[in-house]
Amino acid sequence: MPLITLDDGCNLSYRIDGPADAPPLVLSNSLGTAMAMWEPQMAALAQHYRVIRYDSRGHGASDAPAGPYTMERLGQDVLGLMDELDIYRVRFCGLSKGGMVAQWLGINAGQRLDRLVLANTAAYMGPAESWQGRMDLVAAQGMAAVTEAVIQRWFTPGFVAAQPDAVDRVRWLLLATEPQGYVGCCAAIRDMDQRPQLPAIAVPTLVIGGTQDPATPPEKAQELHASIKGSNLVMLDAAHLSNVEQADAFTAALIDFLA
Ligand SMILES: O=C(O)CC1=CCC(=O)O1
Repeated sequence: MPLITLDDGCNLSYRIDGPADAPPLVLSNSLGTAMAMWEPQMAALAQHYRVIRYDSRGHGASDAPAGPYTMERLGQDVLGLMDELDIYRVRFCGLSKGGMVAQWLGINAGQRLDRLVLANTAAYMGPAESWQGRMDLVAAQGMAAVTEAVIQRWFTPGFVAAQPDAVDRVRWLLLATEPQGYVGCCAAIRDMDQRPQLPAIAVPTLVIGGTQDPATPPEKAQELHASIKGSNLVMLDAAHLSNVEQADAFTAALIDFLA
């Protein structure tokens, strides 16, 4: 996979699929996954878009420098990638942590965006103590100490029983994540409160929520929708990783909105 080197020396891994002359679409992964989390959407999206996926700092094949990271740093990473690829404006879709990066871009770099999708995410995800507890646990014991609890929040019990292979693919992404990178990103979430800035988002925005999402519950999606003028809201019958659990409905909502 190609790499770019960012302004602070961190190498970021990315991949491009789809026609070179199609409109660019950037996809941003959740905490503890990598660009592979978007596999269920790729066949459809690559027919319409030049899809740019990247492993966020601390994840996948990107570097995992010592943290703490900030949401601003994670947002600047995207702008650095776009600059390196010589792309000024993109459509941008992020899920969970990727959606937090999407909010940061909408607030601070709206001129670089055509459309924004905020999936299963929140502007604030406190309390800080619970993030600190998770960070301490992963720093001491590694990713295996949190993986099964995360899986329980990310998928409904029915989906875990019906689609064990799909769940396993995500489990392996979690277990393969560099603990230092995971902890660095947890700090960015711990220290984040983008609620006061949400009304500054003026880019056409779609909010996607999961009716059974215990990590970013439906109220979080409602809050984003209510704070971003003119935004659309789609609720899917899923837990947190709605792009995997309701892959077809998620893809359809995305294609419908991005067109
Ligand atoms: O891991 C979780 O509990 C949920 C989550 C927060 C940010 C993210 O990407 O996933």
